[in-house]
Amino acid sequence: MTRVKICGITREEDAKQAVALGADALGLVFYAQSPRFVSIEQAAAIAAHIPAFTSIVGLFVNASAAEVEQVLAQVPLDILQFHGDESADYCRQFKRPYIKAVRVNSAADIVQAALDYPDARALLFDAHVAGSYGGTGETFDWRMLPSDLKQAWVLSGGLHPANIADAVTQTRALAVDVSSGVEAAKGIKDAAKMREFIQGAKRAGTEFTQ
Ligand SMILES: O=C(O)c1ccccc1NCC(=O)[C@H](O)[C@H](O)COP(=O)(O)O
Repeated sequence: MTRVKICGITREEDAKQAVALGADALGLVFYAQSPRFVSIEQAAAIAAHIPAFTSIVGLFVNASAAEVEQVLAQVPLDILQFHGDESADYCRQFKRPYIKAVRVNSAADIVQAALDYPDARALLFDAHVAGSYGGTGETFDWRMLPSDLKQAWVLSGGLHPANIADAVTQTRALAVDVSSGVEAAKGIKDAAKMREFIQGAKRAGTEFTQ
């Protein structure tokens, strides 16, 4: 079954709704320039509503190690997700499972990322948009994804209820991540879009998983 992460949660009600609709993971953005930024206090309040067995993922962009540690001390993150220019040594210093986001321009970016981040829990493939680190609502050419990648990976970038079934069927993604495509406005999730997205991903995933 394809796993779904709903990213850019900023409100407790959206977190509860996403969990009720079957999201497997929720993402909290600790990047001050993002319209989906949450403070440590907001994040802790949201996390208090997320039950066991739903993963809480913290997103960072070129944050200092001290900033990440400060969040870790106050928010029960299960996984760290790095969206900037972080090295593997930087990512692994926290001794937590981590996901490295890769902004894909070419198939070579994917091969290189697999070499650079062999211990990442997963690589997250996102669209490359100049001047932006993520949450763009843009897709990339899924044909660049190799069929034989050994490392776990997550499909991301411009996914939404109308393209998620095609995306999962074409790429055979075992995990998908969405932010803009299930929003009513930046940082505000739309329950109907989340429902359609999660159902679409999971239904399409059952075609090739048991
Ligand atoms: O969401 C943001 O504003 C953001 C800003 C900077 C780095 C990452 C950010 N979000 C990362 C995500 O996990 C998004 O889900 C992913 O990039 C896909 O976004 P979208 O194309 O909007 O679904």
